[in-house]
Formats: sequence, structure tokens, C-alpha cells
Amino acid sequence: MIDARGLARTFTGRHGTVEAVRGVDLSVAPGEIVGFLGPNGAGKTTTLRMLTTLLAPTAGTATVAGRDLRADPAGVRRRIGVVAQGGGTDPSVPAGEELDLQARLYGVPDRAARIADLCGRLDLDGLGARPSGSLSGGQRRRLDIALGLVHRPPLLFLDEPTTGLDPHSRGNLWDHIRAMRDGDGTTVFLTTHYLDEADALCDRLLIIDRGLIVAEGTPAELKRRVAGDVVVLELAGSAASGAGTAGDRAGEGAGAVREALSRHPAVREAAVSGRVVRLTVEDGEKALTGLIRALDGAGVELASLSLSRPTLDDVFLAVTGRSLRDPTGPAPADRPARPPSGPASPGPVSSGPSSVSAA
Ligand SMILES: Nc1ncnc2c1ncn2[C@@H]1O[C@H](COP(=O)(O)OP(=O)(O)OP(=O)(O)O)[C@@H](O)[C@H]1O
Repeated sequence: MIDARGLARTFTGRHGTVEAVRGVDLSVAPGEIVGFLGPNGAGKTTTLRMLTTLLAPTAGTATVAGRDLRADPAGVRRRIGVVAQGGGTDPSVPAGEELDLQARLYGVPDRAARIADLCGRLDLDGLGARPSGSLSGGQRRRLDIALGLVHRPPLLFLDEPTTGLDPHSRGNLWDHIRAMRDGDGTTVFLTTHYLDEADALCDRLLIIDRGLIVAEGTPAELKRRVAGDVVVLELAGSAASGAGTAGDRAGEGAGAVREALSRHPAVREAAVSGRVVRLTVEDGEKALTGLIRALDGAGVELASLSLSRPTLDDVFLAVTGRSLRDPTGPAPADRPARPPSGPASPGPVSSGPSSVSAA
């Protein structure tokens, strides 16, 4: 449904040149809900504007909904729906009139039936006479989506569809987006800043940073392959027993853990801080027994052990060096983002030897 190769956009102005998008390759299959994530200024909006013909690329090619972006932008526009961040309605115009006008603009033959169908499916029944400015946030977003869908496009672009909505309205909108995909096979390409939305709603995610796609995959794949599972071990007192100070003893315990785990194939990374050891491992559930056996064999006694699944925020941090919870913060200098050599997924990330280090 979307196939872009080397899509790039540079802005040149009085203050210099900004390479907003630096060669994006992306594919979206029919019927997918794909989430496009990235920190502030990563290039999401610029990419979206190029794919929806609102901005000409400076380089690259793309086919969108079966039409060539450069050769047939009008053809692309006829076959896509676009819901912009703020929507496009006039607050004083009744919702029904907005829908009717949109249907006329696109030459929809069975306008009344199409509008009635959309209103039914998007819970807008009975709201046609209300000016859009008087609708609730959730109702207005559903109206925006109905406007984007009135001409039955096979591909819908949604720019931050649930920003500003309360949790109930967000969940409700997710249901409607899924229903469009399941009922009509509509392909959805959406940008979002909400990681829970990306996780719950999207079949696949693309993460862009500094104008390049740095990771792609299903939410589960990304969490498994990019971030790994996290095992936290707390060493028992006896694990660090012996002569010397408490610091020495903790150091000895850490040394034993390092020795015991450095050869374990599942361990990707280990940070030791006093009695607490934080391991990043491949497939934590499977690895757990082997890890315990290795520690047992090395005479390391544990006080506690916990396994946690990584969150999408862990993924985000791993591939961009930034947390989406702190979107304006710069990438820490000592934690560089993944080099821009191509998508980090779906291949395994732990290509190098496991590293074990004391924090
Ligand atoms: N018209 C423009 N002129 C100059 N620079 C621009 C222009 N539009 C975008 N940029 C720059 O291009 C980069 C990417 O911007 P873009 O809006 O695509 O990012 P974004 O990922 O959508 O960010 P946000 O999440 O903050 O909306 C930024 O550095 C931005 O300042």
C-alpha cells in the first residue's frame, strides 16, 4: 500500500539547511495499522506530508495507494484519506454539512447512504445538526475520521489521532480504527507520541530518528529484539561473605556473578551495583533456569530474582538514546543512538559477544 525508497527532504532557509528526512525506506502492506514514532523533530510530520503529497520530496521515490507520488500526486490524493492533527472542520458548520460538502468534493455518488453508514459506524448518529465546535473531543475526532473516509479510500493517514483525548475516548477511537481495518480492510498509517497507543493499536511500528528509520517491527518483536528481557537478581548476604569491608564483599559477589554469567549465551549485558545485578537477556523466561544453574554452580546465593518484559519506552531509549517520556531532552552524550546504518529490526540485535560489566 505504501512503498517508499530513499525519501528525503531538505529545507533551505536564511538560517541554513535542515535535512529533515534523510532517505527513508518504508513499506506498508494492505490492511496493516502501522504506527510511526519518533522524538520531537525526528521527521515524522515531514515524511507524512511527503507521503500525502503536501510536500515535494527532494530525493527518493514512493508509490502510495498504487499511484506514483511524483508522477501522479492527484491520483494519490484521490485514493487516500488524511486526518490532520487539528482536524479540518469549521467549528460553526454543522457536522452533517461538513460531511456532505466533503462527499460532494470527492464526487461520492451515494452521498446520503455513505454518510449515514459512516455516522452509524463511528457513533455520530444524531449529531449531524450540531456545529462541530460544540462536539466533544472524541466526537470531533470521529467526525474528522469520517471526513477522511467519506470517499472510501483504501489508505488512511492519521496524524496523532488521539492527542488531547481522555483515556475512555482514546480506547473508543482505537476500537473504531480497528473496526475500519477489520471491516473494510482499510490500511492505516498513524503518527503518535503515545507508546501505549502504539503498543495496543498498531500491527507494526516504524521508529524514525534524525530523519532515518532506526527500527521497525511488531511491538512484540521490537521489545524482544531491541530491548531484551530484564532479569534483576539480588545477591544473598552469604554470596558476598568473607573477610573485608562490606564494599569488598559486595565486590567479590559481583566478581562471582560476572564470572558465572560472562559465558552464558543468553546474557547480553549485565550491570552490577552492590548486591543488585541487572541483566539484559534474550528470551528471559527460557533463560531463567540456565542462569540460576550457572549462578548456583558458581556458589552465588540469591536473595531474590525478578523478570520483567521491556516496555516500548525501553525500545525507544535503546534505538534513539532518548525516552519518549522526556521527548525534548537531548540524547545523552555517553549513550549514543544506534548508528544510522539501517533498520535495527527484524534481525537480532545482539550480534556481538555478551558483555558483563560492573556499574
Ligand atoms: N518548513 C520547514 N523549514 C525548516 N525546517 C523545517 C521545516 N519543517 C520542518 N523542519 C525541521 O525538520 C525537522 C523535522 O521536523 P518534523 O516536523 O518533520 O519533525 P516531527 O518528527 O514531526 O516532530 P514533532 O514530533 O515535534 O512534530 C526539524 O528539525 C524541523 O525543525
